[in-house]
Amino acid sequence: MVKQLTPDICVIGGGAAGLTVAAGAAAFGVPVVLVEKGPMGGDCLNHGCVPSKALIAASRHAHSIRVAAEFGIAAAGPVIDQERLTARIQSVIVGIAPHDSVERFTSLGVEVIKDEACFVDNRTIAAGDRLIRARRFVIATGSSPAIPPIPGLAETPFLTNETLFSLKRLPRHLVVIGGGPVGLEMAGAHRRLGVEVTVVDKTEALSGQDPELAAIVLDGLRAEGVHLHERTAIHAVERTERGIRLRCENGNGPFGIEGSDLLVAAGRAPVHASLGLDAAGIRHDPKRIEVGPNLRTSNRRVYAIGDAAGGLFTHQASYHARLVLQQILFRLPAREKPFIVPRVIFTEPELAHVGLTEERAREAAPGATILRLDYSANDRSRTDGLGRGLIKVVVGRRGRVLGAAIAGSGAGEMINLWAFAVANRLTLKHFQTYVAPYPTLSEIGKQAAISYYSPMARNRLLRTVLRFLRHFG
Ligand SMILES: Cc1cc2nc3c(=O)[nH]c(=O)nc-3n(C[C@H](O)[C@H](O)[C@H](O)COP(=O)(O)OP(=O)(O)OC[C@H]3O[C@@H](n4cnc5c(N)ncnc54)[C@H](O)[C@@H]3O)c2cc1C
Ligand SMILES: NC(=O)c1ccc[n+]([C@@H]2O[C@H](COP(=O)([O-])OP(=O)(O)OC[C@H]3O[C@@H](n4cnc5c(N)ncnc54)[C@H](O)[C@@H]3O)[C@@H](O)[C@H]2O)c1
Repeated sequence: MVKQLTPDICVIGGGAAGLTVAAGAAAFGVPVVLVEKGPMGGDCLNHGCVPSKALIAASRHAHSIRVAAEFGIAAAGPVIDQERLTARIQSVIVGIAPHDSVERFTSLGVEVIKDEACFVDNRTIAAGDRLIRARRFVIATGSSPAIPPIPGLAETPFLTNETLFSLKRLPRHLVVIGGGPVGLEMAGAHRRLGVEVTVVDKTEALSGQDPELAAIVLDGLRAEGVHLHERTAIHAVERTERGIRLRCENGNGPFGIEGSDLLVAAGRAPVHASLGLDAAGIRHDPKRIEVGPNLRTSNRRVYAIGDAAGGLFTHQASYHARLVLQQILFRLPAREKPFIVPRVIFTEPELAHVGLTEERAREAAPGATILRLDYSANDRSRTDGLGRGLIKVVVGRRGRVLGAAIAGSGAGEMINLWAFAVANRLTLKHFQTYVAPYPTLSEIGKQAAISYYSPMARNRLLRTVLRFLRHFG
């Protein structure tokens, strides 16, 4: 028999976005139903951030052993035990899973339904044997790997982020389609585990990032032995006896790439095909569900958030969730400010960014100053033997921090301070007045502030005042 539910809020999808809405609503005692068809925690926990960062952590250990001699430590080369490596990745997921589990959400007061949701009209969804008629709906159905229409790909075995982290053997030669965050994070990590790695991208790798900083990251990956083919078309993919073969072409003509395994990391596609969006009058296209700056869809009862609405990161999914809660629970207006959302690519070196880029600043903030600080000016970078690194800070009128971008070790941690500054409209004066512990990489912020205000030391009027004050003993 069909059971009818009438909560205030119905959330579809139990990933970062949906869980944040459900937990927030339940915390205020608002009746909320969460529908999730797969494992709780979504992509980030099960196939994304968590396993990829656990793999990167393992690769960092392998790399430390390899470079130990530079620090005067003799060590034999690393031996990779793939079974234990995979088991550790899975154990990290298992360790975090209770936080996102049905049990925890039920104890918070959320009614969790483990089934697939589909709109049947503009204010009702069906999920298994339930019909849910809610005051508001939040679509948080995420994204899945986009598979490019390359001839032969569908007939060739390939990996995606959904299968890579449970591999029982280490690839001999991993060929990666896509030089974006997924492709390059995985390329760098596998290379450090001793795998031969080739990345192919039809455009520039890391396109859309600050080109100067992207070049530092790509040079770092190449220096560790990642083969990178940019502006390269893939005409066909085929299975061979020893693995896979790609038929490619770039400015120098056609060529082939052979490898043992193929990873497709060519972008994401939103998961909304079977959601019945048309029945609910929700406008959408293959790339995203259409939303306004307040994340509301063309159906005023329905919001879409996270990757389903074109989001790119877990922290952006949680940010979307907060904006939607603000509107549904408190009836307060909310608007997404994309410029306060930082982005980090966890390659080595890392690439992090928040706010205006140097390029955007030329149009959006003419007259902005670009401060540049090299890691070599930072003592901690030297003690730890970090490679190349560069930070750029975009500074507007009266020293306002409009953006920052960092390529180098620890960039992902360092960007926190700049994200705080951008979101709170701070100026470099705030960086001058606080005391930064020595020696830390984050001191670079202070160094930036000093470099911004140092021309003041040559100010003639100020110098005259100082000369005058000296007369008073
Ligand atoms: C390899 C990789 C590494 C990443 N690393 C990072 C990182 O380091 N940092 C970062 O910020 N971001 C990272 N991301 C991006 C991040 O994973 C996503 O931005 C985030 O998971 C989006 O959360 P979401 O809740 O919108 O969607 P998801 O986590 O995808 O959750 C959507 C949920 O909806 C469910 N669902 C879908 N359709 C239905 C339906 N009809 N009925 C019921 N349930 C449904 C799905 O089963 C899923 O559980 C990474 C992504 C990948 C692929
Ligand atoms: N650290 C992080 O926050 C993190 C890490 C990984 C992924 N993510 C998120 O996951 C999402 C997916 O990342 P991604 O790297 O898969 O996607 P992406 O869209 O960022 O990059 C995909 C790359 O694949 C290339 N490509 C597409 N089709 C191709 C083809 N036919 N042949 C060759 N190259 C092709 C594109 O030119 C592009 O450079 C992004 O939104 C990203 O923000 C975030």
